[in-house]
Order: sequence, then C-alpha cells, then structure tokens
Amino acid sequence: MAQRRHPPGARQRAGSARGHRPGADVTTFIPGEPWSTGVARAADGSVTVGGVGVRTLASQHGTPAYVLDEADLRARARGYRRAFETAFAEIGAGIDVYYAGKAFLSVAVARWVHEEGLRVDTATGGELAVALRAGIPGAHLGLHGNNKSDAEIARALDAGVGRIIVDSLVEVDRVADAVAARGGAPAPVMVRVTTGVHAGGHEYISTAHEDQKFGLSIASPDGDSPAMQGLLKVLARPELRLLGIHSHIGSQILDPSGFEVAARAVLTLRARLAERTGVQVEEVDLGGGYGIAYLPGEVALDPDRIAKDIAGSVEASNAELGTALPRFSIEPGRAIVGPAGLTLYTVGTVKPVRLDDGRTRTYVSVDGGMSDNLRPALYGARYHAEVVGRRASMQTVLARVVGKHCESGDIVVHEVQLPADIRAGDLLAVAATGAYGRSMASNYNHVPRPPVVGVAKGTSRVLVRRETEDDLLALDLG
Ligand SMILES: Cc1ncc(COP(=O)(O)O)c(C=O)c1O
Ligand SMILES: N[C@@H](CCCC[NH3+])C(=O)O
Repeated sequence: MAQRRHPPGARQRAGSARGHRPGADVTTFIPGEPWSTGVARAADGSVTVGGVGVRTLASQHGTPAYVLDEADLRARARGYRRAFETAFAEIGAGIDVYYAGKAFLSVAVARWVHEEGLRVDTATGGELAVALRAGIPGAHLGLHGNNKSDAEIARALDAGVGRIIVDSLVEVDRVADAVAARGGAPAPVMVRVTTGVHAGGHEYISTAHEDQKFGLSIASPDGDSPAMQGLLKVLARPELRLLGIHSHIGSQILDPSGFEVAARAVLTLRARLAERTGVQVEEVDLGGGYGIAYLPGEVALDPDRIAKDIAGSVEASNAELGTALPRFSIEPGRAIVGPAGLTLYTVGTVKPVRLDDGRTRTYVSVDGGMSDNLRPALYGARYHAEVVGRRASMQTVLARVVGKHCESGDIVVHEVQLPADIRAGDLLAVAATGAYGRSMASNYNHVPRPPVVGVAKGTSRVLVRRETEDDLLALDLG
C-alpha cells in the first residue's frame, strides 16, 4: 500500500519516526521526507519510484544509478514558481524563477523546468550548451561565473542570453569590449554583489561573506563600495544595459532570515544608486539556496512560507526606501532537483568493525562512492540510506555506508541504522541525491560515472547514459 505524504516542500513534523529505528518494529522502507513524493512501498514490501520497481531499475540500468522522479521534480519547480509568483503578486511585483543548472542539468531536465515556467541559470559554457540544446530561448537564460572565458562570453552573446551576471570590475570591461567588437544591441547585465550575509550549511557553500571569490562587496570603508563602482562602471559603458543587482548568499539554507537581510541590503544599494544617478535598476535577483531535508525528520524550507516572508520584507524595505518595486528573480537549484533524486547502489563487502567505545560499526561497501557523491567528503554532508527491494530483518545495526575508492574519507552515509541481515547483493537507496551528485561526480580511480535514469508513470528512461571504460580510455592518447 503506497503511503501519501505532504506536498513537495511542505513543512514536515520534525522528529516524526521514519525509516529504521534501532530495535524498532519498522524495518522496511517508509516513503516520506527525504524521499521523493513518487517513492512508494507496495503491499508486499517492494519499493517503487515513479511507479517503477527498484529491482527492475537495477536490472535494467545497473547500479550505481541516479534515479530522477520526473513528476516530483516538476511539482517542485511548479511549487516554487507558483509560491513566489503569488506572494510577489500580492505586493504588486513580478518575479521570475530561474532553475540553477549547477545542481543538475541535462537536456531533459532543462526542458521539464522550462515547461513548468522556469528559466534556466547557467554557470559555464557547458551548462549553457546543454540549456541551448534543450531549446531554451536565449532570453530565458542567464550566465554566471566568477571567471568567464572569452568564449563563454561570446557564446552567451551569440545566444542572446537574457542576462549576464558580471562578477568583477574587470569583467564589466570584458563583456562591454566583447559587445563593442561584434556590434549589436547593448548586452543586459546584472552586477553580483556580496552583502556580508553568511548563510548556508558549510563555509564552502556560503557565498556572500567577504573573504571569498564571488561578487563585489557592498561594504564601503572608504569611498564607493566595489558594488557601487561596478554599477557605475556598467552605466558608463554604452555597450551594456544595467538590468539589475544580483545577490546569492549561500546554499542549503534552513534559517530563512538571511534572505530578508540580504534583500534589504540590495534594495538599499539600489536606492543609493538611484539617488546618485537617477537610475532605478529594473530587477533584483535574490539568488538560490533554499534548504531541503536530507534526513528523516528534517524540515525543508516551505516555498509558500518563505515566499510570503521574503515578499513581505522586501515590500517593507522598499516602502521605507521610497523606491518603486523592481521585478524580482530567484535561482533555486537544490530545492527543485535534490529531493527528486535518489541513488541506487548494490551492496558488496559488509564488515563489522569494533570501535574504541566497545560498539560495533558495520561498514557497508557499495559499488560507487565519493566519485558519484562528493558531498559527504567535501562538506561532511549527511545522507539517509535504506535497503530496498526485499523484506529485511527487524533488527538493525549501526552502519556506515562507504564507497569503493582508495580513500578512507570515501563515505556515502556517515551513520545509519541498517537491517542486521544486510548482505552482498542487497540494493541500497540513498535519498535526496538529485542535486550536486551527478553534477559534481568525478572519475576518481577511473570509475565511470553512473547514468541518470528518469522515472515517470511506471516507465524509466536513460537521461544521461552510464560512462564506460571505453569512454575513459578514449581520452587517453597513450
Ligand atoms: C549564483 C547562484 N545561484 C543559485 C545557486 C543555487 O543554489 P541552490 O542549489 O542552493 O539553490 C548557486 C549555488 O549555490 C549560486 O551560486
Ligand atoms: N555544491 C554545493 C552547492 C553550491 C555551492 C555554491 N554555489 C553543494 O553541494 O551543496
């Protein structure tokens, strides 16, 4: 019997019992956060995603494999767009939602989100190429990057992207010079600023504090801030059209207050620029970073709630500043694709290891690892895993899921209760791996990267094929 859960992004009851509990009577897979909404447990205990059994997925596509639940992804894309459109319409402002392709981009995913009314934010020429291959009109694309190459800038201009987000003072000239060299209409640019708001799960994924590489600071200890200099510089170049100001404060943010503080800082900068030049920029982008649940009992940010809070706060700031409301945009990535994905692995070696404190930890090795999910090794990120595809024992053991790489930090799940009878050949599913899994995957130890398999309405389809040893050997010219 499939179990229903809350709509995507809805607030969950923190601490509710899900998944395995030591010694508990629940040892079979339980749908619900952090799994995608299309995950269900049938009466016989078997698990399906988007109507396709996990055993079928494993036998058809092999393991490891990333599985992406199309309906769930589309619902989250729609949910974010509707939540923000509704909340911002109430304050009389328009808003666009850009899907941040860095979280995961393939031709199919770009099409899905575009069909759901989102635009696409790209960070490199490669991401831009995928979005263009998907047929997304240039006007619905943005290009980010702190170190764009000449070729990337040229490609963005060729495609007529709706916005290039400039990240430094030198880049203002580089983009303007590129436009001057080719002629044509002024390029629409936004200036990425850093507000000093530090938010997100880990220092490496927080991007608005000052001592890092992104954007131009709004802090002005002496004279104009770098952000103000950037805006003035854009206005001084006729080859550029100053579309707006961009701020992204970090990723996997679960405390929403940072968004409001950063938005206020950006609107204040916009008002200062207007006082100084008479130019009220048209658009303000508030970035991405909306946090999701990775573990049972964790609470994802609720798009309806957060949209209302941010809209209320920008309305208040704007009224105080006495400026006309700009158009807004946001760039969620993880919140759209993260929960829609899971990774299926096959269990190999199972090894009990005695700990200093007398406990035993069962090391469960799977057929992938840090090459398909770098986040635990890079950020200490926590994930949840369950044995799927068979009825498992009622008893559980303290387990650590590890990969097959030559690295002791090659950990997939730091700590999880798994069935005591876990054994080689079992299928293990890791939840919420849709974002920054495949997109940050590597070929460490010459391990080919897994496929991305889309599931919908009872069928599966390969969206990105598995790499082969031949692919890897083809790169080696001897
Ligand atoms: C500029 C920018 N926009 C959007 C995102 C997407 O962030 P998230 O996937 O956390 O929503 C990022 C990554 O953190 C980013 O750097
Ligand atoms: N790669 C990060 C998110 C993006 C960070 C900066 N844009 C993660 O896996 O959480």
